[in-house]
Amino acid sequence: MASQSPLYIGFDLSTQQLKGVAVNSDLKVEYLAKFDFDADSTGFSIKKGVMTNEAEHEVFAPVALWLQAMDTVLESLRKQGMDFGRVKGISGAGQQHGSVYWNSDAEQLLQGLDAKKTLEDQLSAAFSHPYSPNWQDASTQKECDEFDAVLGGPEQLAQATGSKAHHRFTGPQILRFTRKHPQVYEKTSRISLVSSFIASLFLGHIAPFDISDVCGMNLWNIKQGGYDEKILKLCSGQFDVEGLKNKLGPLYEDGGKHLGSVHSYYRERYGFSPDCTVIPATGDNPATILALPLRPSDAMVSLGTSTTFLMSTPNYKPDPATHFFNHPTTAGLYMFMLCYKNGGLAREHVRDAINDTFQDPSLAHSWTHFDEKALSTSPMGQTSPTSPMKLGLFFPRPEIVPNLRAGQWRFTYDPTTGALTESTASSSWNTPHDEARAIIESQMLSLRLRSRGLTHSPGPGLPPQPRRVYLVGGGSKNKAIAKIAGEILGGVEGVYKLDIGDNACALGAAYKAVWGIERAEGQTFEELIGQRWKEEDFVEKIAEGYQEGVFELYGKAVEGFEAMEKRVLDQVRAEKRA
Ligand SMILES: Nc1ncnc2c1ncn2[C@@H]1O[C@H](COP(=O)(O)OP(=O)(O)O)[C@@H](O)[C@H]1O
Ligand SMILES: O=C(CO)[C@@H](O)[C@H](O)COP(=O)(O)O
Repeated sequence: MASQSPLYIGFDLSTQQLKGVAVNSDLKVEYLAKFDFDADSTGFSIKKGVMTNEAEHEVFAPVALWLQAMDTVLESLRKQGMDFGRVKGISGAGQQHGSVYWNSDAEQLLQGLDAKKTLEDQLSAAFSHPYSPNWQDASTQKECDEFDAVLGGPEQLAQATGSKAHHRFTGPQILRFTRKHPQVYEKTSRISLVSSFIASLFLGHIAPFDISDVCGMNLWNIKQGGYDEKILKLCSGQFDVEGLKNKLGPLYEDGGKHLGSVHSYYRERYGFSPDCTVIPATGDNPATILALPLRPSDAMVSLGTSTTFLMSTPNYKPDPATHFFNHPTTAGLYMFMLCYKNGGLAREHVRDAINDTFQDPSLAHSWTHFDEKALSTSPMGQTSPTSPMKLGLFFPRPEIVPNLRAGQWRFTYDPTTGALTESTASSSWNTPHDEARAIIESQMLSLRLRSRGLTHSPGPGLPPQPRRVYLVGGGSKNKAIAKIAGEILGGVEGVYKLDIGDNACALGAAYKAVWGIERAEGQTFEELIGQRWKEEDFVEKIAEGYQEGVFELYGKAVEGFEAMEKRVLDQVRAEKRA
């Protein structure tokens, strides 16, 4: 009977919301529930899902908020009439790098969950520290310098762990935690990532890290397939390294491993079946590449709070400017990633500045004028083929790529002479209107610049570019962004969006659960999902990709963009020295 057919839930615990998506064995979405942290939570002083301590560049989120969100999402699925008895597998996607600090009561509290009470009521006491450092945190420069030095330099750290040291990576965050909260660290019995935190809630005990998400810590030696002892020693600070290993716990290579049955709490409270199994939850970016059978020639751009550029590749070519992770399901494959802090929120700043010029409060949160300005401005703001290009950097928060302080810079660039001239807000630029197109171009040019080593020519006479560009995340709803993304990044087959585009990571997590439970012996994720994937039902072409002429024009703009970044980096270094 169709109604008895299995369901698989994927949870996505990202920066600004928790989502739960239930799919069936044919990969079709049957239920979807969402909890928006700012709009739907009670009792937390958060903005855009996080709290900040500007003085120390700290960004963090209250863990109890996520418990409230999980209670509400499960309740919402129940209200929609979902039969939890059909759920055979649960997995999740967590915002990457965030760490959850459990106290010594945690295991007992998790095991003893009482079905009559909420998770928030029962587990708020399970943490030695009530907050999880957020990926936007920039408080760990000192620790990053130590991490970068520990194996000889950032190149060596990137070779070993897939990334040089980054403020948000969990290893530097833990080291800072040992220094800022030494007593709390001592009282911490286990540390979870946001992904393993989700799995822990459903297992009723603390779950192991996931083989892909562990690569977001700067602790895991990807080539050796184990924690790097030298780095662990550094990370444990004044404390002993064995203690840190115990806090981190074990890890399994298999991304489809059956971690155990769902805890009786969920059976009694929601009617889950005893044979519902928990599959390791992964990071939100690794989960995103599982939302479709991604080929090595395809690229995904996730337009969430962060902007990320993702590719699946068999080639491990780490570099301090990029990230490599283990693939979440398939040994021998890796995930290549670029991650920008100034993604969705930076675009919102420009949107709001444009809306403010209309002095109409009903425009709040509307993208209409932003889109109209972006589409009515010509590529690079050129008024004629020989006029200067407008180039800018829009960083309301300190950026990751390049590692640059918050700020806004505007330039004009003459592609024939290479002349690059800094502009003030009022000279040459019509602010904020010119900035709608300029911010999208700036973000996409940075992606093209940094991914060009990974793209190949898709056919005779065609320049290197992705075969397809898939847009996911909240910004994938935006057709103006899609059009400009296609013009700059190319994509010989075009720019696509998933049918449920801004729920891609929850969907990828649900597919991971399908694979974990239904795979045949030795069947890869790509084989199983590839067989069940219905292209015509699941993706939609939303913009042209490669367009001869305009792609080449943006090729010239990439050169100007690279020069502009270098100029700004030099200026900021000089400022620091002065
Ligand atoms: N129509 C739109 N055009 C552009 N951006 C949008 C649109 N709708 C939502 N967004 C952006 O999506 C972002 C949220 O994306 P989402 O993937 O849901 O976030 P996260 O996973 O980081 O919590 C918001 O910051 C907002 O800027
Ligand atoms: O830090 C990273 C990746 O390294 C971010 O991409 C986080 O994983 C949060 O993502 P979103 O909430 O924007 O989806």
